[in-house]
Amino acid sequence: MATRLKNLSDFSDTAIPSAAPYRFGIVVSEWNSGITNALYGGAYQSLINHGTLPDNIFTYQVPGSFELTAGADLLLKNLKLDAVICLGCVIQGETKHFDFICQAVANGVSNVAIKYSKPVIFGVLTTDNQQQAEDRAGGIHGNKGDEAAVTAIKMASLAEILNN
Ligand SMILES: Nc1c(NC[C@H](O)[C@H](O)[C@H](O)CO)[nH]c(=O)[nH]c1=O
Ligand SMILES: CC(=O)[C@@H](O)COP(=O)(O)O
Repeated sequence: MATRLKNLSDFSDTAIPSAAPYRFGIVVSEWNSGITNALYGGAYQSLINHGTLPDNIFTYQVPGSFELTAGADLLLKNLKLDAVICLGCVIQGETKHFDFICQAVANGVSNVAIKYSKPVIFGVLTTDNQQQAEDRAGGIHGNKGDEAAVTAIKMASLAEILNN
């Protein structure tokens, strides 16, 4: 569904499990930090609002969205986690670099999820311009960080059910 038809932060709380049992990693890209910091704030607060203990949130920064894949891999390799949230913002420039980064991160985080059989959430904005990013990082279309956190909670709960 196109974002313009759905607010990224609009969820029915009744459909979201308690996050109290789970441990979450969050990897945040430093590129476009004004946007990614807002995404992080939304994700962190959403995890807390749904019961996550602050001590069960493990946050690390990476230089750019391209490094989110390696960051997620390092977290799952070295920490006991129930899910990893990857947060970034890629904004179209003059060249095809945008396309390569976006595709690499999307494919990369999917591969890490499969490698570790753990949910790895693609919380990366891929926008034409700054305004579209601002609109989705706490603006008129909500906050993709909220969406990513709720997705992580739901997937951690699903994994717990199916793995037991
Ligand atoms: N242009 C953006 C980048 N570029 C940097 C890459 O992500 C990467 O760090 C570099 O290619 C070295 O490997 N990153 C973003 O997150 N957002 C951008 O708009
Ligand atoms: C998406 C990017 O990497 C971007 O900053 C690169 O800009 P450009 O394509 O103009 O070099």
